[in-house]
Amino acid sequence: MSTKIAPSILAANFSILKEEIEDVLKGGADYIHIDVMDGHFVPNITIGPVVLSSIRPITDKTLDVHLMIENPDQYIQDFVDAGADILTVHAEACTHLHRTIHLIKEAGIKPGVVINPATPVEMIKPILKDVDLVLFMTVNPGFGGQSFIPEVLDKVKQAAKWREELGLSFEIEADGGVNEETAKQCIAAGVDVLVAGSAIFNEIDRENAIKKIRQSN
Ligand SMILES: O=C(CO)[C@@H](O)[C@H](O)COP(=O)(O)O
Repeated sequence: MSTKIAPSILAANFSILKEEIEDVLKGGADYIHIDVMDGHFVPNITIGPVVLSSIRPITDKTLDVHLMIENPDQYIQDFVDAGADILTVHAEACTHLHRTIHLIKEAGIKPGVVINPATPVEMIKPILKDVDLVLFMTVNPGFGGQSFIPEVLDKVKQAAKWREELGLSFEIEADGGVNEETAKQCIAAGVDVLVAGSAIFNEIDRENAIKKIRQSN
């Protein structure tokens, strides 16, 4: 199956956000990746459910919402009501990860778990059977335009191995510093969904940028 591409709107021009999203959809985006930051869990503040609800009518494609926030349980219903299809929470931000993942499931959408580059993959092994997506941060979360951290690929390989051994079907996603070159390494390690911000939105021809990342294996 071909690798999915999820443009991260963090790198889009927010003054013309609808046009930016339509442009990457026309260019072949599979998911739209939406970064929610609270200025506490990460040192940056971005968007919340209000903006998500104005993105929802633009497309039926998957809205992949990455919560980089403290106390995610408190906001799950808001993001579900606003139209998220996948809601991904940080293992590092959840005191009771199992409860949070099941709250998302019970709210009727797909739960995902994400870990930072320095977090051991063993931390999420017990929750793998409950999630639809495992997101590996290949930069420290908070900002676009950072350099890819290649050591994360060993964790991707381990998760792909566990998926096979345990007969599970979650998708493996990588996010941060993804470009034509690093996409190749991600795909070889077992990544199914590549999140890319600058490598897509900083290009004039988004269709070509998406094609180059997707076909980099
Ligand atoms: O979640 C994040 C950053 O915290 C990412 O989604 C970035 O938005 C990816 O940007 P690039 O590294 O592709 O520019």
